[in-house]
Amino acid sequence: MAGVLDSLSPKLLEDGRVLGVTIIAILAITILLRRISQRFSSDYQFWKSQPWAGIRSELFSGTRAYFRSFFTVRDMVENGYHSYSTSRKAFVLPVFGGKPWIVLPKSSAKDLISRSDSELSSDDIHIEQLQVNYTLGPKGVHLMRVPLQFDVLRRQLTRKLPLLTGAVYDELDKGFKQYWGTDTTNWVEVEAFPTCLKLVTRAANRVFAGEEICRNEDFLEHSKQYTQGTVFASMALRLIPKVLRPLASPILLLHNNQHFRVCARICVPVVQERIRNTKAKQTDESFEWEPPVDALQWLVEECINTEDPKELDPVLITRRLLLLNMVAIHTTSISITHAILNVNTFEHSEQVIASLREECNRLLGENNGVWTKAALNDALRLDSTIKESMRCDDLEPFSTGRMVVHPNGIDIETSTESSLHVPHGVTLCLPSHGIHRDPEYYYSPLEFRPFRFSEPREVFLKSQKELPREQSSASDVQGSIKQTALDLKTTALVTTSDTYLAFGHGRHACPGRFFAAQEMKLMLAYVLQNYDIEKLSEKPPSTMLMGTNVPNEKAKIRVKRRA
Ligand code: HEM
Repeated sequence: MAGVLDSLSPKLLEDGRVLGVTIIAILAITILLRRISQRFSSDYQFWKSQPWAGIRSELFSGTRAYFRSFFTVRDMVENGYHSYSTSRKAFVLPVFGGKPWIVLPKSSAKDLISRSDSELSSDDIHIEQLQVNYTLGPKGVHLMRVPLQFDVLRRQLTRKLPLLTGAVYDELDKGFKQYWGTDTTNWVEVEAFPTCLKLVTRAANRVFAGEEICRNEDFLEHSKQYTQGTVFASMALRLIPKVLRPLASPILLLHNNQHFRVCARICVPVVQERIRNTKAKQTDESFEWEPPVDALQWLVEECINTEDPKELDPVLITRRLLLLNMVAIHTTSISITHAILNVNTFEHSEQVIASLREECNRLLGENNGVWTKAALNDALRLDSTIKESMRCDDLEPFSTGRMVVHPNGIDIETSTESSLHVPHGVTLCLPSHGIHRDPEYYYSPLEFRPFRFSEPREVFLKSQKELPREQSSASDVQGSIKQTALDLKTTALVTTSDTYLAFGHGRHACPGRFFAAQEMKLMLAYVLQNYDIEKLSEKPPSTMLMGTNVPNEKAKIRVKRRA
């Protein structure tokens, strides 16, 4: 066997090298041709007239900035923010794998989020970024234009969160015991990010896909691979000229289609049974079956309500379920891993952990030892710690992306006195990374201060308790108390604003954030109450993948179950 391998290896290596060089050559020529064609495009004057971030005075400066953006887009946003955003000017951001984006100043936020979908679209960005017509099968665009899977988030998931808290906790309990262990005497080494990814996939799918699917290890693994494969394939496809994409996509998606088939094998029978039972229940109320409380069930009902038989294709419904996974899992697991690492590498971690544990114990004491939605709402310190971690370690350096879809372009306000005309097809966004670390909006912005958002709320609540009764019942005092309480509520994790953009802002702000916040708070509370984590001397450096701030895959932590 070894002999056969020995004789094959040099040839394989040689073939591999030739293939590698060919791919790189095709990519380089493609990118060069694209940049030349951009020079002669009708938008050229627009791009030329704008200030650019990341450009150095060197030969082929634009092309080199485009390549550099793969690793340094975050720094480019930061530099552009200081050079232009703070003076209320827009700037151009080179973005690897596509056209550049226009980064607007914060002063444009109000105008940006108030525009209708016929002027500025967020769907078109997802369709383009994910190359959905190739990566999501023949109905990829349909899945995004008729997003039944996302409608259930807005119509059902958030409303039903109180019913789901117990199920998510139950799944986290099982998952933590499996992935972090139950050893109360010895420290056990675990990989922080991969285990959080599994935990989030499992807990979220208890709510998305139900008990049966969420515990299937094959589903957990292949749905993860499917998401990662889709992101990778879409990035590669964007680098290839449009005419060649139909030829390249079957090769690029070979593995991904296999992952999809495994997920479909697991999900399709469950979906078929759900459709059968739901229809039977709709025709005969006495049919003995209780509809499960999960997103798959709401999705099936939503598909039946369309009265379009094509929507009842179980493979299509599986695709919708996997799309939910795609938007929900990595975002949440990256954010919660950062939070766990930030708490445990923070200079004053002992005091913070003690304070968080005190909050958890107090709230559980008031709620018969069970986490409920109401108890989680009162967990101000947990909420603030996660929010602060997401401010310091923002997932992406820009946010609230919208593509100009009005055929004549739009005039967008950059300040009260000036506006910018942006042509059709250009993508706009806000520099969240710069805003999140601007001392004008956050004192000591580079410091991780876990209770930054909860301290003012706790101080206010304490002052309310101490206010003499006759004073607190006066109507003008009550009015001002109500106003202060409302103002302070806007500092909650799920509240978006033009200075807190981790979940975007406006009509298209993340509709899953209420669920994500509940899941992350439960996870952090579970870790604090059930595990000790050996303090790390410093936070392992993150990996920056095209600006996405991914926790170090290899970073290990040592954990011990609390007795
Ligand atoms: C910590 C976790 C999460 C983060 C940081 C996050 C962040 C974001 C951001 C920045 C956007 C773009 C918003 C905008 O353009 O204004 C977004 C959109 C979206 N998110 Fe999340 N998200 C998270 C979790 C989730 C979860 C758990 C779900 C589903 C249950 C979800 C579903 C969606 C959907 C469907 C959209 C598209 C909304 C639209 O275009 O109208 N997200 N998310």
